Amino acid sequence: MAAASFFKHLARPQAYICKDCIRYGAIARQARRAISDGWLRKTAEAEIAWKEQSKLIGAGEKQSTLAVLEERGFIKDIAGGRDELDNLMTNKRIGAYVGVDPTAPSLHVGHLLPLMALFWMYLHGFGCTTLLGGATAKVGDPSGRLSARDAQKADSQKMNMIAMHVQLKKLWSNVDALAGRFGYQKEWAWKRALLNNNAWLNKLGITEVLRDLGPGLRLGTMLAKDTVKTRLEKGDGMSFAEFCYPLLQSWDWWHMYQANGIQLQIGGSDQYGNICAGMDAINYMRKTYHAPHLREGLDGPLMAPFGFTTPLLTTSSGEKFGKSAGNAIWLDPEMLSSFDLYGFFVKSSDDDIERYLKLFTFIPLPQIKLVMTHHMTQPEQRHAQHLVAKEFVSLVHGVPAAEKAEKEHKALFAGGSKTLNLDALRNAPRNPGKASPSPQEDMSMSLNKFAPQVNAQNAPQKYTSLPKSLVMGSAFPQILYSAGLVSSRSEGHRLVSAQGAYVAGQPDGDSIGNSLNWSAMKHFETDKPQKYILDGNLLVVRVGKWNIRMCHILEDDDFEAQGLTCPGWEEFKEREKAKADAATGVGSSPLFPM
Ligand SMILES: Nc1ncnc2c1ncn2[C@@H]1O[C@H](COP(=O)(O)OP(=O)(O)OP(=O)(O)O)[C@@H](O)[C@H]1O
Ligand SMILES: N[C@@H](Cc1ccc(O)cc1)C(=O)O
Repeated sequence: MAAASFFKHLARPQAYICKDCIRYGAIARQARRAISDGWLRKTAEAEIAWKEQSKLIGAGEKQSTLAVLEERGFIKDIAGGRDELDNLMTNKRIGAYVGVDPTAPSLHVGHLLPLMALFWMYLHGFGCTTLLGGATAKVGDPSGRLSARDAQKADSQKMNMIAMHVQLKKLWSNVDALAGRFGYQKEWAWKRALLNNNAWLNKLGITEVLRDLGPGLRLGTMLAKDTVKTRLEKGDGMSFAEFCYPLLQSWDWWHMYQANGIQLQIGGSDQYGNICAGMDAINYMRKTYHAPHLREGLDGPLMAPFGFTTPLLTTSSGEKFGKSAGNAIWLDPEMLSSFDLYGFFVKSSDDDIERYLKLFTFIPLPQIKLVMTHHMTQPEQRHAQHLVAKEFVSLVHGVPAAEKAEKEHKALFAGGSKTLNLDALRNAPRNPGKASPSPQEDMSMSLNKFAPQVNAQNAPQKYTSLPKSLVMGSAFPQILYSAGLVSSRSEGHRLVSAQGAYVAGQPDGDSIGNSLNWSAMKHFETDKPQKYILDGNLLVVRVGKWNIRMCHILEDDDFEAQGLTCPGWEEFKEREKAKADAATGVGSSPLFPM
């Protein structure tokens, strides 16, 4: 919400606060944020700094942020006009967002294109939001697809959402660290958020959408969209739910436009249709929304929504890298090791590498030019490829993982790319549970081999199964031990006492429906693990910042029938048996010595 209307809300007596104001956050923010003099001063200073910067841009003394993005190759198409967007971004610190549907357990390299554009905007002072489509994932975006997505079970939807939530958080924290190395030091005015559209779409009534947006949606326009036409003509038809997907995405944007001042949506080029649908929806709502006080001030040109798309990252044959094509290069180190992720970039061709340096690193352009000049003197050394690989792995897995992967890869090619070091190759780490490939296999590794290898024997560490009786009859230290997060129950005990372990959700409430909240584990009787079980069969626990376990709870018989076990399970059964025996007197009666 624009600053002017925000302050107007502060002055308005409580009796006049309407439902929409509450929903769009003005009041919630008012209650949460004590507006101190310091905050007002910093806001005013940030505003002045922005004005100074726009003067420099206007005078041609500084590059505009849109020009920076263009120069690095992030812009494919702009919706709303290039010069108009440039003008808006120069004169106003607008909010921008990228949405991702958690329809897989991990982000992949393709996602990084729109996300890197967003990261650059963040480093240039814009308010940046990553949106997890917890609600939209339940419908599935039909864009660019000839067939409907397979329905996902509720528990895997939830696990994907949690995994991506943690991944995005970590990515953002790595952005701060990496960008700092290139001189971008976090400033007060830089704002970022991670939202989940479950928070508003799950509460949205169909009558509200039909009343507010329905009259502005023209069937002719919706039916003429490429995705719809292609599906009807060449695909397997389209369900009403999929047909309505752009409507949900549009509502997201309208919601965040109102509540968070988001005027720009960024997506891969397959999102162009959805972005345009969202712009049409916002423009319609700006004129017609039924609550006039919320419409106030939305009509000027500096309030218009815009969008841009990034180019698609494709294979050499032009196929999009993504989940649906089955060729995703996963960012989760449990699905693709740092070594293999590094390897993906080391294998990229000289034709692509300069583009990748611009798209996937924060290295300034003049430095990239120098790197390329040096690279071309000895292209067989793959100098530029190693640099992209290292920067990319640092961004998604962290600097130590990248340094390790670099060392391992360089060891493989000691003395130049033609002399493959077979000993090093034999010892190089692979994905957990995967057999090491032969050197020939490794050198010709096809991209499909990067697809996730998630199965019972080779389940990523982040996921584990626990027997129901253990979960129902244990305290947190035991759960931490059985989930493999600590090496003993006493270590678990110490960690819980020190408030260093967390459980997702709130007692007796499925609070991760809307976003992922963590509660510090406690020893109290009233705060038992059982109270945090989600959807009847999922317990999510965390130690430290990023070490999480999603524990799938199985009936004891199923757990054992699948040949599973976990730390402490045998002892737990013995303890339970001893307790039962003691209760029935077996083994403790002097009359029946055992
Ligand atoms: N290969 C890619 N190149 C550029 N952008 C991509 C690529 N893959 C996904 N994106 C973008 O990332 C965002 C989130 O994409 P989404 O969650 O649909 O993933 P996806 O892998 O494209 O899924 P699917 O293949 O199942 O459609 C979108 O803006 C999308 O355009
Ligand atoms: N539809 C996007 C994801 C998305 C979801 C919700 C949004 O508001 C925006 C984007 C995709 O599948 O790639």
